[in-house]
Amino acid sequence: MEDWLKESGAAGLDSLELVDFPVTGRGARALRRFKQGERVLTIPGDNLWTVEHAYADCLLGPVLRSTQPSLSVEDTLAIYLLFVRSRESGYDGLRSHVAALPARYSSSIFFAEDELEVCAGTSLYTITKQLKQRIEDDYRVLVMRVLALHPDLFPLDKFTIEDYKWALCTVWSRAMDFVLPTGKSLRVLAPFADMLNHSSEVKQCHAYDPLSGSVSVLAAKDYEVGDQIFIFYGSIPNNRLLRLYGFVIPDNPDDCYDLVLSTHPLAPFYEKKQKLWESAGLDSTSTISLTLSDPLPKIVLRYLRIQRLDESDLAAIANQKLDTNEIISNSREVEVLQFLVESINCLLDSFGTQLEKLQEQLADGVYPPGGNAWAAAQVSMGEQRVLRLARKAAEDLLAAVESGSGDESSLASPPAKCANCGKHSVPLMLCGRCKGVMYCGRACQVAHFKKHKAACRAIAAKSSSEMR
Ligand SMILES: C[S@@+](CC[C@H](N)C(=O)[O-])C[C@H]1O[C@@H](n2cnc3c(N)ncnc32)[C@H](O)[C@@H]1O
Repeated sequence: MEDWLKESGAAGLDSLELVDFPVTGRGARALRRFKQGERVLTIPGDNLWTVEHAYADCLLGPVLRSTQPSLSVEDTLAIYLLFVRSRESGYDGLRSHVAALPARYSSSIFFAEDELEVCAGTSLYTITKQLKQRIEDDYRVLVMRVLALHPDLFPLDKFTIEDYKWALCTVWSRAMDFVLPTGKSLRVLAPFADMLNHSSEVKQCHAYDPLSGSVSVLAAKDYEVGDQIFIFYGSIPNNRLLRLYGFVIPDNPDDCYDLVLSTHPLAPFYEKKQKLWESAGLDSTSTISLTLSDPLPKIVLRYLRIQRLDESDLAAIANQKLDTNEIISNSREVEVLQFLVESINCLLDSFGTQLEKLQEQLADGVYPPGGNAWAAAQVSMGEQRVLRLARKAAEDLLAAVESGSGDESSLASPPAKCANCGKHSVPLMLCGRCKGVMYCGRACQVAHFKKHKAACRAIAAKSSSEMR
């Protein structure tokens, strides 16, 4: 691969060597000192894998052009990789790159059931399951739309679903994304530059030159002889790192929980609310990233406020008398926040193994460090940490709304409707313990208990500590 790259005019290869490093695996070692900002490596445009190159190929190009609608960028690059890998002659340069690629990957899509179970409850767990299914579906469609139509170019024994997964993982873990001055985005696989490992201690130091079409890596810091040269893949949480790159960073500061908020289309005033969600940049099903630095983004509350609007609120909004960026009313905000705390409690309860237990298991060496189950445990701990912070933020807001009204009766004046069935024009009784919600009868109180119990405990504890 290096000879092919040098012959095409690649610069910098003589100052680097590929070696195996602990933790990161194979990477590039500096054979000389580099000053911060100095160019480390340039890979010419002719050596890159891009959609444009795939379309320019004299055999693959006509097939891609005749496939309508066209394949996604990811599928085009995956098919291009498999196509080159399947050729017995020609494509020597690209084939030398393919030969240097890992034979297998450790993305969560390859985890055994028991390894994935370690992170049950995480968004990674759900997404990985969905993704496995989606890949199978996409593969079936790809066979029907492209592969089976050209058996001479795509022998199916070299384009199996396992090959397709390998090619997808190659793209996910090695392709670089750039935004061109035109605003268009470009996905590039750059041989040798794709051998550089990630460090969050450096910042973006790989660049695409739209004039020459080449990819360069600059030194993000000073390097001594023997140092590993790193690039920055981005601020990526462990749940994404494990799915796309097959590794995690313990105590990753970019960890997040992808909160999915959704509303049934038969819910009251759904269409009006849908418009309000859209004007807030949301949808009736919205996924919002909760992060360690912003565990409860304002947009979560906005979504929930819209979800709870009643007819008169909607009329007030139409007359611009209400704004869902703001608290609609103290009692409604209490309702929103109680629901949020209860929902986060349910999410936390759904984790297969709780944070403290995972910490204990890791300390006891239950999961061999660096293995799949260990990585899954890191993801679970990261997501639980974020969710706990989100719950704390919601509880703090709840306390502030309850006390901020300046009216001690606000707690004793919960929304005058049944917390379970929503009935309001009937006699209601207060929850005897927290006095924070009302029920139309014993049956509704019992039915609602599981949902309400955590918030009930929190409100009751708070009220009793306030009374002391
Ligand atoms: C672009 S490739 C880098 C070269 C790769 N190590 C190789 O042997 O081909 C990305 C892959 O390198 C590994 N990797 C990169 N940075 C890492 C890090 N900080 N910790 C652990 N593994 C890392 C992961 O397997 C990832 O999918």
